[in-house]
Amino acid sequence: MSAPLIEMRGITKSFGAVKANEAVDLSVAPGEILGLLGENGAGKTTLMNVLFGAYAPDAGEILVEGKPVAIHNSADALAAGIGMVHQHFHLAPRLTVLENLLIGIPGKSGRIDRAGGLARLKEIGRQHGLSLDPNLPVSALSVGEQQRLEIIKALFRGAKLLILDEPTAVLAPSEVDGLFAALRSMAAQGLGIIFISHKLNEVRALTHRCVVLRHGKVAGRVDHPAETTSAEMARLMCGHEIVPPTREVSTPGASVLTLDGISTSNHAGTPLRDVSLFVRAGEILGIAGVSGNGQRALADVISGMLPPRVGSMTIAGQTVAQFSPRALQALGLGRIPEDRMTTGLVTNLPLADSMVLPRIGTEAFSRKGLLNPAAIRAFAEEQIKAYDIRCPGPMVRAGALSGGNLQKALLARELAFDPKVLIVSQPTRGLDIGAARFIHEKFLAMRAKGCGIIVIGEDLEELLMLSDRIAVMYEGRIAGTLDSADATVARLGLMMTGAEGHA
Ligand SMILES: Nc1ncnc2c1ncn2[C@@H]1O[C@H](COP(=O)(O)OP(=O)(O)OP(=O)(O)O)[C@@H](O)[C@H]1O
Repeated sequence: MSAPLIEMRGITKSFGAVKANEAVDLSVAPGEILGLLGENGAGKTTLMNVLFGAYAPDAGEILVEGKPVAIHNSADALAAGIGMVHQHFHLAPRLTVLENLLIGIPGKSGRIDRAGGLARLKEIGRQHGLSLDPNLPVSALSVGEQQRLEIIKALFRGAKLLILDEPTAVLAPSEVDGLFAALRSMAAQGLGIIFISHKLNEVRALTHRCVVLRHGKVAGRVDHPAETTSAEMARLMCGHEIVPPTREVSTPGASVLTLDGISTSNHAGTPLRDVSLFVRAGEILGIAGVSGNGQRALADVISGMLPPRVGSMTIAGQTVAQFSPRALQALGLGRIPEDRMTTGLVTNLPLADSMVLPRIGTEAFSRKGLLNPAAIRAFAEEQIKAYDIRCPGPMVRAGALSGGNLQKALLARELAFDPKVLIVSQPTRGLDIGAARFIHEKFLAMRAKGCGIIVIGEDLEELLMLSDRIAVMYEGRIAGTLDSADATVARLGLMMTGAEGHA
């Protein structure tokens, strides 16, 4: 049998007291798509960062096509044929697609070979269905297109193994099929692929084999993912059964948030056009829609970041006079933004400080105008325990947390203050199945306590499970609202294309 394309043997990597990887063995054969699974903080990203040269392992070795290699940085990894598409892209936004591809690749005479680059781009497009306009600046590309560019970039640099860290977390469901077709085509031509995802149905549909990590160690291997159930995989990941929550029948109270005829001026995304909606106490309103149809503007208006051009908003019966996050928070609004890295937690601060930031001047965390570090720390410790946030402690830099644990910290921060209204975007993006269930239960418990919750999301199954009603956004308007008893994935999908509208 020929040697595996890549083999990792006995990889161990610690950060202080945290053993992120412990004696991990993993291999990928040519033409194989390997799923890498594990709870948030299980060590998946760390292991891939070791393979890509971002971290030196404390122990273990890496073999490429049977030969040991030393990978000290990404240039070494690329030279060994290893390419990685990170959760956060590494592209130059002002440069064009072609320029991004050609950065750092001189042609034969040391000059940039545009013609050669164009030809290669075309060829990759033809081979794997990954086409892009070479002259568009990256800033004009959708997130899905930027991801495509990252994949093309890796292929351009001769990757034989491609690592994708949660690539579908940023894609609309319709874009996932295109990505999978490209990955299957690459594997058919002998490339190896490592695919990280928390979406177990995707893992079962795409991968040939899986390695499951738990607390940094290999907890199990799955040889035939397509023949294994998601429940079985979840059990391997978490060590126990995951049971979906049930939404109890409830009678909502008075409206806690009302938007009346709101339109916004030109905004970074699609502006709102005459949006009216309400959510009542003890009710969850889902907002469905293909990303880019005004959801960002809606979340920004409701959270006080974007004052509307016309229209009005009331929270718990009070008309909002001043649109600012602080003013709305004082009226009882909690918000969990979509982009937890830039608008969520401040990643350079200690986790504890970051978790109290929106309320830092309040009585709970300051005394006589001075911060109260003991109270801040105690609050963070309590939340770390309640939400099972895996980290070395409250004083760790927030940015050192794994993606999923960062999301849990953000949720803990907002839910701890019993908001009357909560607006959340993509609440469980990047969360493992156990953590996602936990968050769903939290939302349902908040609903039972009378909170009105707006959930903006692209995962229709999740919206159907959580919501009492679902409004669909299309081109900045509400295309229609359905009671969730009348809503199905197919019907919502149709409304999302603008094909069907309901009052
Ligand atoms: N640079 C770092 N400094 C300190 N601790 C770190 C660092 N990077 C990761 N860790 C810790 O190592 C552990 C593994 O994290 P890692 O990001 O590899 O998990 P993951 O499986 O990719 O999680 P997720 O699914 O949430 O992205 C976590 O406890 C994390 O807090």
